[in-house]
Amino acid sequence: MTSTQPRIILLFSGKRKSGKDYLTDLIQKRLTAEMCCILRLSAPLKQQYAKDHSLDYEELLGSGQYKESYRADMIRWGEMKRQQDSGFFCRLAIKHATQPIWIISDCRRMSDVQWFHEEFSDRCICVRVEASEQTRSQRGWRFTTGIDDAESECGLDEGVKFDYIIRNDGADDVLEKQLEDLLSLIKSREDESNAQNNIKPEK
Ligand SMILES: Nc1ncnc2c1ncn2[C@@H]1O[C@H](COP(=O)(O)OP(=O)(O)O)[C@@H](O)[C@H]1O
Ligand SMILES: C[C@@](O)(CCOP(=O)(O)OP(=O)(O)O)CC(=O)O
Repeated sequence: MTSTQPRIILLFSGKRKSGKDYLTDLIQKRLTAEMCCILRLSAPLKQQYAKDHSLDYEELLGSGQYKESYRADMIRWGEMKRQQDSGFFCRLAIKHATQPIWIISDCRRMSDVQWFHEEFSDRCICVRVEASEQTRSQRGWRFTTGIDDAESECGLDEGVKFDYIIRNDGADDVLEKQLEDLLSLIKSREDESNAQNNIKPEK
């Protein structure tokens, strides 16, 4: 298991090309890599899938057509693994995490969210990234039957109480205000956690 327990876990979700990677990179920079790590549930999935199928793992981590051409079969394989063990990819993703703040950048299923809430009940912040279909299309998204109408993209459309929703349609000033609000929420949750554990807040 992990060598340290996290103080805060940000559970990010959002549709393809909504900006999950873009925003989590921005947030990690604000929090610094010393304090915050980005963990992807899809990373261990892609690593094993690439090994099993003699594919390029780095290309699967990318954002090009290579990944898209294997997405459907990766989804199929990933869901089979989750049916056997819903926490399989969650445990692998956090295995080497040491920073106090974790960003899980790609939650897709209720089982992902439920696993983290069960393991780290009082430390999770659920964040939804939203962008219009027009914006997503401008970023290269095209609706794909069997992908965009399936659990991988729709599994968290209902039934989740998000702590924060980021509208990411491109207006930098609107985004900046939302990032500041989210960082304030993170700080307040940390202070609450510290108070509960009698830890003096950092200056
Ligand atoms: N607010 C933004 N401003 C500029 N480019 C953005 C913004 N949000 C997303 N992008 C760009 O849109 C594309 C998709 O974003 P990405 O974070 O990869 O989406 P996701 O991880 O949700 O599929 C990337 O090229 C990214 O750099
Ligand atoms: C099989 C996947 O894990 C592939 C996810 O790949 P990315 O996380 O790269 O996807 P986006 O960034 O949203 O485009 C999806 C799943 O249902 O597990």
